[in-house]
Amino acid sequence: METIAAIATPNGIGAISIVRISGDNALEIAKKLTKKEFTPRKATLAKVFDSNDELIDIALVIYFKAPSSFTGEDVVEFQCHGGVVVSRLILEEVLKHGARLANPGEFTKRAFLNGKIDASQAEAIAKLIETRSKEGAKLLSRQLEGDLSKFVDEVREKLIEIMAYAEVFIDYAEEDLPETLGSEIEERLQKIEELLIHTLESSKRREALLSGYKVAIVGKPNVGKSSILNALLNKQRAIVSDIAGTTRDTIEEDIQIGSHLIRIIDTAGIRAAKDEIEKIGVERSKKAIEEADIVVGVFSADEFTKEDEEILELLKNVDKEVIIVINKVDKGINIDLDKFQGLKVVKISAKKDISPLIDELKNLLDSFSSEDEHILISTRQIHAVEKALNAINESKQFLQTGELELFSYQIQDAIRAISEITKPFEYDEMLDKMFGSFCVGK
Ligand SMILES: Nc1nc2c(c(=O)[nH]1)N(C=O)[C@@H](CNc1ccc(C(=O)N[C@@H](CCC(=O)O)C(=O)O)cc1)CN2
Ligand SMILES: Nc1nc2c(ncn2[C@@H]2O[C@H](COP(=O)(O)OP(=O)(O)OP(=O)(O)O)[C@@H](O)[C@H]2O)c(=O)[nH]1
Ligand SMILES: [K+]
Ligand SMILES: [Mg+2]
Repeated sequence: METIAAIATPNGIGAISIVRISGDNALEIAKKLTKKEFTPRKATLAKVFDSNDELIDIALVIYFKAPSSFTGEDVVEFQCHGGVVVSRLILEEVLKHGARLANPGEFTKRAFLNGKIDASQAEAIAKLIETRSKEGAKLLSRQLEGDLSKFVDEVREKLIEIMAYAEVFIDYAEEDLPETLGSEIEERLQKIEELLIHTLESSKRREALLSGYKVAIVGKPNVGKSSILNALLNKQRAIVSDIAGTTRDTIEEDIQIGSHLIRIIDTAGIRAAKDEIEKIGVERSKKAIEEADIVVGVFSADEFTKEDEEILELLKNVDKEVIIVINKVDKGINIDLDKFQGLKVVKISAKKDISPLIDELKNLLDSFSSEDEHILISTRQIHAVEKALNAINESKQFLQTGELELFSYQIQDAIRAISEITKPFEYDEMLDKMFGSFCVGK
């Protein structure tokens, strides 16, 4: 394998930068730059020189001897002083000695090709780097540890058992087949189907765990939506005024609530719009409700009008989590709270204290992520499970007709499909797609 190199740390000012080299010449290049010998896995302080014998840096150098490294190849890391220059100078020297610049994700790709990690683990690494959600990071580190790989192995083994069991009877004449054979196999298949469907559904439900749950703040004009956004963000992000119709477009911001990442969306007040621009804003508000995972419906404690009535009706009919916020309670409550019966209601003052809203959001988000299990994190993984489910479904007809050979083929298809999660076989294209989205140096 060609020797590859890259700066593994972000391009910016920081205490330390890392230049990483992987491949057959990694050690030799390190020796040339430092005139030193290295013991595997021992951090060694070394002077690093350029080709004119001028000192570039005094760095910590670590040699990982193949196959005991991240990539499975010889790896050398130069952990040098930070900033953008030193690591670039070292990288240039490394390239002069015959290494080439690594492509995005190429280190991880090699780890995969050398059997250090499987495809699900590689995907977990990619997402782990990207995610801004602590909850998501926990889940991804479990997938990196092999959570999903284990699940795939279990399903595969169960399918293999079924196939083996069916194959015993392939050469039997139809009249000699045990009476209960079909129902026995079907029962076992059923269990696997349920398991796969459950995984699919919980993955779709919890997709937002990685990207951030969307929370839309809606209500008629002037109830204090933007004030609530600002209070949640702890800054004056949106314009607040006593003029109805102040917010004209949706405003989106990410915030952390407990260990959850949410994307909070402030919207234009919903009413019969007075002009064309406001009309567009109101349409966007309705769209925000559609796209949200949680809708925060805001009402003012001092009045409940026809417009509120309509919005409340709208909220009662949306098929997602709704939190009713009674805002401005610092002015006293002059509305009939019975109207909100059966809904989750919190009373706050955007001016004084919004903690009841934060607590309620936190509760809700906790309940979303309480299922402590693996999920599918890419469309590639989801497709694999869907393909397996299709094949299992197809197989059933052959069970009924006693065509065990055809049944067995279908189960083999299902096994192949589920195995793709960890060991894809449509190689090149898939690999390009999977690793192409990584950053350089990973
Ligand atoms: N400096 C540094 N930090 C890093 C990485 C790295 O490459 N360099 N990683 C890179 O993403 C992650 C750690 N991942 C790693 C995974 C395996 C091995 C490794 O040497 N594996 C050997 C030995 C295993 C052992 O001793 O238990 C092996 O698998 O054989 C190293 C790092 C995060 N932190
Ligand atoms: N007393 C009191 N006034 C509040 C409270 N929250 C908001 N207000 C006031 O209500 C008015 C409207 O607040 P906004 O945050 O602009 O309301 P909005 O719902 O975003 O309004 P639009 O963007 O026009 O739809 C402003 O004068 C705020 O200062 C509160 O908790 N108590
Ligand atoms: K306003
Ligand atoms: Mg507003």
